[in-house]
Parts: sequence; C-alpha cells; structure tokens
Amino acid sequence: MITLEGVGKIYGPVTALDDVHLEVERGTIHGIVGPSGAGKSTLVGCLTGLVRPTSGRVVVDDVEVSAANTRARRALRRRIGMVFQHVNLFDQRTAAANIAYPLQIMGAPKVEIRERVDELLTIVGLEGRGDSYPSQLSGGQKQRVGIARALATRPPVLLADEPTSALDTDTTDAILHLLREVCDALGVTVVIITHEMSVVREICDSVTLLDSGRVAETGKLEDIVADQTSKLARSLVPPPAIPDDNYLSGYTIFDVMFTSHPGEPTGARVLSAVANLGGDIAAGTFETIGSAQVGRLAVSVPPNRADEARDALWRDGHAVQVRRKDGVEVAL
Ligand SMILES: Nc1ncnc2c1ncn2[C@@H]1O[C@H](COP(=O)(O)OP(=O)(O)OP(=O)(O)O)[C@@H](O)[C@H]1O
Repeated sequence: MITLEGVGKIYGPVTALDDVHLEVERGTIHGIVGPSGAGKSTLVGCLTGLVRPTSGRVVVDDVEVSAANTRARRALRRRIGMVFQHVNLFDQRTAAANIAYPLQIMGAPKVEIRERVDELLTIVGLEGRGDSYPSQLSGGQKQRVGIARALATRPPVLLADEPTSALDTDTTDAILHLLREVCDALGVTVVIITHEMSVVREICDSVTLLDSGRVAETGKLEDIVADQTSKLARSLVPPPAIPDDNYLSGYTIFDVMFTSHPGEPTGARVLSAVANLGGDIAAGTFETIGSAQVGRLAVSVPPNRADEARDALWRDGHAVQVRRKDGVEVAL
C-alpha cells in the first residue's frame, strides 16, 4: 500500500532522509518513531507529496507520489486523511459542519453529505453530538471529530501525527481503540507518528525507528520483539521496576528479555537456568505483543555464579544485560 525505495531528502547541508526503504501493508497500522530531528515529519511530507524527495521513489495506493505533477499530488492528498495532535477545528462550526467541510469542498450533494456525516458520527462514537460546537467538546471528543473529518472522503490512508500526545491516559486508550477499529472495520491503512512507545505497543502491527534520517530498525512488531539484538524491542517493553530490597549485596542482576509462543516454555527455561544456580526473580513483566508473549525478567544471581548464569542464558539464546541499582543497564 505504501512503499518507499531509497528515499533521500537534502535541505542545504542537512540530510533529513537518507536511503529510506519502507513497506506498509494495506489495512495495517504502522508506527514511525524516532528522536526529534530524525526525519519523521519529512517522511510524512514525502507521503503526502508536500515534500519532494531529492532521490528515490514514494508510492502510495498505486500512485507514484514522487513523480506526480502538482495536480496529481493535490488529488492524492484527498486520498490521505490527516489527524494531528492539535485538531484545529473551526470554532464557529458545529461538529457535524466540521466533518462535512471536506465533502463540501469536493462539491458533494447536500443529502449525501448529511448521510455521510451521520454515519461518521456513529463510527467515531459521537452520535447525537453533531450539533455541539468545539468549545462544548472535550479534548478526546474533538479528536474524534478530527478523525471523522479525516475519514469523510473515504481515504484509503490515514496519517496520524502524534494523535494522542495532548490527551490523558484514558482518552488516549479510547482514541487508539478507535483508530484500531477504523483500520479493521474500514480497511484503512494507518500511519502513526509518535514518540510514545506505549502507542506502538498498543495498536501498531509494524514499526519503523528513524535515526538521523536513516531507518535504524523496521518490521512487524512480533519480529522486532523476538530479535534479541533489537534496541527498539527494549524500549517497546520497558524493564520492570526492581524493589530496592531485591538488590542483594554481592548478587548480580541480569536483565533477560524473551518471547514465547504457546507450547514453547521459554520463560520456564530462563527460570530453571537461574534456579539451578541458586538465583531468583527480582522483578518481571509480561506483555502480549501481536501473537508473541514478551517477558522481561530481572534475575538475581548469587555471588560467584554470575559467569555461569550468563553462559547458561547465552547458550539458551538470550541477550543478557546487567542491571545496576541506579537503573543503568550494562551490555555484556
Ligand atoms: N524546510 C526545512 N529546511 C531546512 N531543514 C529542514 C527543513 N525541514 C526539516 N529540516 C531538517 O531536517 C531534519 C529532520 O527534520 P524533521 O522535522 O523531519 O524531524 P522530526 O523527526 O519530525 O523532528 P520532530 O520530532 O522534532 O518534529 C532536521 O535536522 C531539521 O532541522
């Protein structure tokens, strides 16, 4: 559905994107993460046609954006719905009139607009609130109006730029749930730009980590978390908090991350390797990511047994890091 091949963008002395390759399957949710200045906005600009890449190809829904003329790019922009952190609704228009706006611009007949707006209000869970003005709506409700407006012209692609960054936790969950529904029920391909790993963990099927304009990691979430060498996996599943009392004098605490699938007792193997050496679990978390169960265990190993424990875990295929009390992880 979305393909980037060797995309580069240079602004004077700045390389904003460098040889970016990316593939997003139709009807899936893809997250784009990366530190400030990594090139996320430039990449979104390349998808919408607002930024012309210096090199490479960008194809969205069978349209080669990078080669399209101005008219074709304008047409494409109508095929991409946009949702932003700050919704930018027209304050003097009701929710319904805000949602209707893109359809009016397109010149759709009034009856059709009314039906579509009602349908969209239902999709985003705002039945009966069409007559409310933005000032009468909560932040989450405004974002729902923003999503409905973005979907009005039935775009096959929805780009969401930090859609939940201004929202509290509960509202964030509700909006993410809505985006998942939009993706599953309407078959819309969703690309989310975010700095929140919890957003990726919650709803993304695949993810790309950009760093200094380059793709540092990309793939399906369950493949990323199964990769023992992935830094992205470690930030997707944060380390468990270890109670102070569990730092025993002279003991080494290893941070072990693993994925297990039904019928594969990976976690049990970690436990038995450590228990055989007199070790114990200091803390742990389990998350379900895609079809994988991801565990992160802090295992506490008695003095003089650390090398044996590390070797046993290595033999079992686990990347192991040492956790210090100050929270710093030391790679071995
Ligand atoms: N129009 C422009 N002219 C010159 N340099 C630009 C322009 N747009 C972006 N850049 C530079 O390109 C690099 C990537 O910027 P970009 O805005 O794409 O990063 P980002 O990951 O979206 O950052 P943030 O999360 O802070 O928004 C940065 O070094 C930025 O200064």
